[in-house]
Amino acid sequence: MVQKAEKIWFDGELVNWDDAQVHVLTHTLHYGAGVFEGIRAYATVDGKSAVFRLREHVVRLFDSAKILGLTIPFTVEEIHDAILETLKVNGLKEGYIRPLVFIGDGAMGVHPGSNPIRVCIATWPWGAYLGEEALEKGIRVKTSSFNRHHVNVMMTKSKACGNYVNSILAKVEAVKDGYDEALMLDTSGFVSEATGENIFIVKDNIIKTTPLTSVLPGITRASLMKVARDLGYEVVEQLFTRDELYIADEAFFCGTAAEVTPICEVDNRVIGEGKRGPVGTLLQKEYFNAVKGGNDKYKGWLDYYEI
Ligand SMILES: Cc1[nH+]cc(COP(=O)(O)O)c(CN[C@@H](CCC(=O)O)C(=O)O)c1O
Repeated sequence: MVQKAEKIWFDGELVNWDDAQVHVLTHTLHYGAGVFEGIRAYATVDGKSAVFRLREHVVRLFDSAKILGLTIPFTVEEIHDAILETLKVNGLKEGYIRPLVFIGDGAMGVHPGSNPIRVCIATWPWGAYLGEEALEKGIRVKTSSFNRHHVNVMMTKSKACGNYVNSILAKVEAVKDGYDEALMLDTSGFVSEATGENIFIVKDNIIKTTPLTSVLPGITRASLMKVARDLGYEVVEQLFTRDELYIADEAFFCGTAAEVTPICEVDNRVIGEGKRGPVGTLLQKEYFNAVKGGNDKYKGWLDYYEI
């Protein structure tokens, strides 16, 4: 259950958490054409708090909306500032931030007509997405019976609400079968991503990730590619197959919620030593150092605020 905060920013106003309600004929509730973001704020080493790559996330929210043809009735700056305001009014030194843009109620039917475009921003404390142990011990993964979207069926560069029915089907199937997460292949059979994360594999110290074909352009993915290259690693964006993953030395998922989560097993095949490997350990350490303001090189990725 989400731990409630006091206020939610809703269409430009801060309202009480329980008052942030919509009508059951809200268009996006029925047809899924809405977009959202997942962003994290962290307590930093110098006592302040900071949101990680806030601007990139807000820009992606606007890009997602543009792809779906939704016009957000606020500017990037207004949403950027509203996110910081919502964190502060809720006294959250660290936590998860969920902006959502959706089509309100009015006309029904597939065409959204002139229904209003609404925006809300919720914030709440959210620990390790896949469990505290997962960050260290890694997780067990199953290749899903569901493919990731064909790139001309759902718009995969848009973090669109409706895209996540695909994620839900895969995640529920994997968990019911006793696994922690689902790995999804694209419609050509190459590895795509997980239900809420991008994926990296490591082989002979070369780090590989899926190109931006069927996947969400993850901000954690981009950050880890930069950090890995700064550490001197070769990082390639290249399609790879599930059996290349099976014989990798290491593999890990990444995302705002999942942070950097090692994969210890896929389809009952142990990956590498079956635990967090040296490269994953280093990147996870550097990632957490960066988000908490411990590395001057990446302080430009932080929007600081104080409670
Ligand atoms: C499909 C998908 N792929 C990759 C990522 C990683 O993107 P980024 O966060 O920019 O590095 C996410 C984020 N998933 C968000 C939603 C999780 C949820 O369960 O809700 C998140 O990590 O916040 C995805 O949903």
